[in-house]
Amino acid sequence: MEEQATVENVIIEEKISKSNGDVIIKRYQRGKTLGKGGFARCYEITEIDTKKILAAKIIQKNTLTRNRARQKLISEIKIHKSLHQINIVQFIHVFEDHDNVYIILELCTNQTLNELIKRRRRITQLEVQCYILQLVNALKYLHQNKIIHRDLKLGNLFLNDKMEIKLGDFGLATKLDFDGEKKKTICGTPNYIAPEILDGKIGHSYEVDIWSLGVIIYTLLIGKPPFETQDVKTTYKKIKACQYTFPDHVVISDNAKNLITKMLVLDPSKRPTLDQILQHPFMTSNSIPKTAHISTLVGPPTMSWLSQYQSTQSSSSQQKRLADTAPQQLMKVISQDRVSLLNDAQTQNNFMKDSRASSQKLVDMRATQQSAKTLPTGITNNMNNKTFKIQRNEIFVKKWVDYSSKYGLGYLLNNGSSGVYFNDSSKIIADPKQTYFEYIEKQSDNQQYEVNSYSLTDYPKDLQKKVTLLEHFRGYLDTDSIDKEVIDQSDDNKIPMVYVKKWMKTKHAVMFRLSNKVVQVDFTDKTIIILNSDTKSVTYINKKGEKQNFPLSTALESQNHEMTKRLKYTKEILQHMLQGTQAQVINTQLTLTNWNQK
Ligand SMILES: Nc1ncnc2c1ncn2[C@@H]1O[C@H](COP(=O)(O)OP(=O)(O)OP(=O)(O)O)[C@@H](O)[C@H]1O
Repeated sequence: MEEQATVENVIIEEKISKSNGDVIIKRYQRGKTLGKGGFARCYEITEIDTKKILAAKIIQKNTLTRNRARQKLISEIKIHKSLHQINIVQFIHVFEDHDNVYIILELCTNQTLNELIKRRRRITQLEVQCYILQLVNALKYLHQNKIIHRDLKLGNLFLNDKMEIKLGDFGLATKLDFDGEKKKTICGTPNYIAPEILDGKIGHSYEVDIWSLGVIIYTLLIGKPPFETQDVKTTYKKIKACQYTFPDHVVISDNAKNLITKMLVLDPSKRPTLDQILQHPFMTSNSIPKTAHISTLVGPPTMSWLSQYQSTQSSSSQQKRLADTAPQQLMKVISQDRVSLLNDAQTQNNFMKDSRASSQKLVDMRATQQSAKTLPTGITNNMNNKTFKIQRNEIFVKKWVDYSSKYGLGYLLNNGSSGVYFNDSSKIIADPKQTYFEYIEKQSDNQQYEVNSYSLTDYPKDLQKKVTLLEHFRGYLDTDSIDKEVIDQSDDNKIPMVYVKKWMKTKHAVMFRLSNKVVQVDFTDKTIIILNSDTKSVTYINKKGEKQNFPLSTALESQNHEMTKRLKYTKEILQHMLQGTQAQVINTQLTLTNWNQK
């Protein structure tokens, strides 16, 4: 077995010795890197004969010099090899050569829940239920086979192309010889580790997985782990004291709180069993989809998807109450579910593939959704009270889809208008009620922009393709998230409509220049800068979705360094945008100074 390496084309060869002495060679083509762990590097590989695409975890033997590392790998292989369950990453094969050990696994194309949470920040209860149901199934199988995983965390929960959960990484797993056995090894990942493991004296068993599962549910719903602090020591102190709270600014159901509270208890014997978790109202008050929708990789689910699974049965009065309030709670949760920009080429590619597979037309979706708490200046958002009044200068981009690889940028504004910035620099913008649209195009003779209004039912034939694309984009950008009250009020902003005049993308951010003289920059780390020329102010929305306003004149001197760094970066991109033509700007991946390092 040896690797014939060239930079682009690495073939991995497995020499298989047959009992009659013949040697056959099986070849794999190494593809892109999927990720890197403490010991292993993982690649996509293609089995050349069968064209099967798989994952290969490659461990360099020279990293296994210590006996403990070798034993750990042997144990991982032994345990993982024995497992066959739909929600566990399928172990396919293992072989070695002089330099490496190769573990061939089922390929999970959609990364892990860790990356999902980085993009989405937090997810809706229905998605959590769906993931937990699958994970509990995997755990039931493990525990029935006397195996404790001991490293349950978002980063070990993979998603395959069908959005099925696949539990992976059995590096810390252990098999008990008998059910009452207690393990004493200290292992796990700081945020998810159970208190009895830290204690070390009393020993631990299956219940450590229940604790970590509680941490996972909390993290998915709230957006950060319950015991997270700046340093590991303090985190361990908090875990040992079971000291955590539910933040006020995130609305989660009483059932979710109740289940988490029952799972995160110091006494392992008091934690619910896997069956008790499945029977808890959190898991029974509504029907749960088998898998989450592919679009939820990058944005919150649509209301139409959510509504299919609203409360069905309600055996107890408590469940009945939840059934009555569930849609409202979901609404709140969704509105707080800010979606970050996708910065990871790998996911974009996967998403593209998946989108094609599920015959969705638009790819490379990137969406931002403002949370209810973070609407910029002057917008009062009150779900029960129709007091919306959006001034023209308060309009900004609420969601967007980058399909510039083919057509352009589709977007949805917070007033309900939808538009497209086409690759040929023409623009189209439709009113929220979808009755008419404006088409903005440069005249060929004098290079001036010309704005024409048409009814959506009667317009020139040569605009048909663009109008169809607009409708596709709008359909994709789930307009349900725009509050109806806002749409009703938006007639005030009728003519001329606000639209995206220019946009550009860098490694760290996407910038929009709107026709209301607003400049908006959505950073990949979920922070947003909005410059308002009318009010001469800067709105900064931090990672938590909290909004702060600054007068433009003094903003750069502000003590909020997070904001000033991004403001400087904004100024830099703005200069590029003002200098370049749109075509140049789009085609250039600007290598600007990294605002992080400034
Ligand atoms: N089956 C798979 N399909 C797709 N990607 C995978 C698969 N297995 C692992 N990866 C990717 O490879 C990375 C490293 O894998 P893994 O975490 O198993 O390695 P490790 O060295 O055991 O890591 P750790 O330090 O977390 O124990 C993962 O974070 C993930 O991005």
